[in-house]
Amino acid sequence: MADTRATDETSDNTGGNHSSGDGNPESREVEKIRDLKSVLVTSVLNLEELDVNLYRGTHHWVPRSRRLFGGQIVGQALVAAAKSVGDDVYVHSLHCYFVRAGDPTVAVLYQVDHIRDGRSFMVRSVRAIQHGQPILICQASFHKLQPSPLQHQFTMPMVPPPEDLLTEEQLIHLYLTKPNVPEKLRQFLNQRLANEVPIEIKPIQPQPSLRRPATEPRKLFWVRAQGHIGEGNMKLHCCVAAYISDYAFLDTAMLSLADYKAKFFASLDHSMWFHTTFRSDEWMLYECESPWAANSRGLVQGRMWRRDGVLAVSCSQEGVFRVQPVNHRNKL
Ligand SMILES: CCCCCCCC/C=C\CCCCCCCC(=O)SCCNC(=O)CCNC(=O)[C@H](O)C(C)(C)COP(=O)(O)OP(=O)(O)OC[C@H]1O[C@@H](n2cnc3c(N)ncnc32)[C@H](O)[C@@H]1OP(=O)(O)O
Repeated sequence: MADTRATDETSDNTGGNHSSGDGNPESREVEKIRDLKSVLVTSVLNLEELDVNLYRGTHHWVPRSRRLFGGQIVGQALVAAAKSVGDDVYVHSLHCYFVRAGDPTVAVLYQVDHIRDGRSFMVRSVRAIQHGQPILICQASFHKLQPSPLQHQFTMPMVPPPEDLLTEEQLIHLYLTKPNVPEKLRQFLNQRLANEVPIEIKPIQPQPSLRRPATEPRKLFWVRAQGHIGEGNMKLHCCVAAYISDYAFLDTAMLSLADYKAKFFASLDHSMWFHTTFRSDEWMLYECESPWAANSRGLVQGRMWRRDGVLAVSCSQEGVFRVQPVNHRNKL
């Protein structure tokens, strides 16, 4: 996992410095947490080597669905794949199918196959296994740095900087101080606070309510790994981004539908393209949109922007949604 790449010839078309620190001081409590090494690095993405090309991963945070978080499985699969390539190649894309629900009561094994070592590209296939059966199949491709004059990117949307916004946690605390918060909503928000997900989020347009109007299926938020990771290990930052990319992504497809809730939803696949260097423990703008949903499925596409305007990562995912109308008597 060692990688000391410090510069990237394809990246700074806006001339910025992606490691720029936060401007305004944050609260002491938050800073204390930020000083601690990210649990993603110390635990979640720290795989145990069992044999040649065989690793074991453990869980940190499990969603309420009690099926394993897809981002964790993708992140761990990428860690396993990255262990089998040298320090001179970098993951540029991965493509995964979630074929079975992950069981949170047992560990996950990761079996890496060397598909091809070419002159510039190396391809690996990883199977995540529980109870002797695959829960995820993942193909990851690695590439040597090959500078080229062919360069372009979209422009980052204009949004307020993270220093001007509250974290999801702060928003919930603020909301809970209001009088007359309906009991069901209070329970829902308290559950969100109890979440030990090692990610920080600052929504651009917060909506702390269960009852929301149908909107354009698009959302923007600043996101980063909780805790410190540090510069210098690009492979690790890509694995952390894989974890982060799945967290608040799929629900974008539900934004176009009010008065319904998903009684069952799960991601079917997940693809990522890594364009340049970035720090997953620094704020990145995650732009998520859903161009299509029908037939109990929805497609979501995402772009992660470094705060200096450089497009760092693109993602896409399809999910299955079994929806039902919300009970109007209990509606909040
Ligand atoms: C601004 C920001 C603010 C913050 C916002 C934060 C929001 C986020 C908050 C919190 C985060 C929460 C975390 C996010 C999670 C992200 C997504 C994941 O990680 S999901 C995990 C990875 N993916 C998988 O685990 C799939 C693994 N694959 C599978 O399980 C299978 O392959 C599957 C289900 C995809 C297909 O398998 P089959 O074909 O056997 O399944 P079938 O038949 O479709 O059944 C599925 C369910 O649908 C029902 N079903 C089937 N047909 C139905 C029908 N016609 N009508 C209604 N229901 C039906 C079934 O009864 C079943 O439900 P029954 O599990 O039994 O409860």
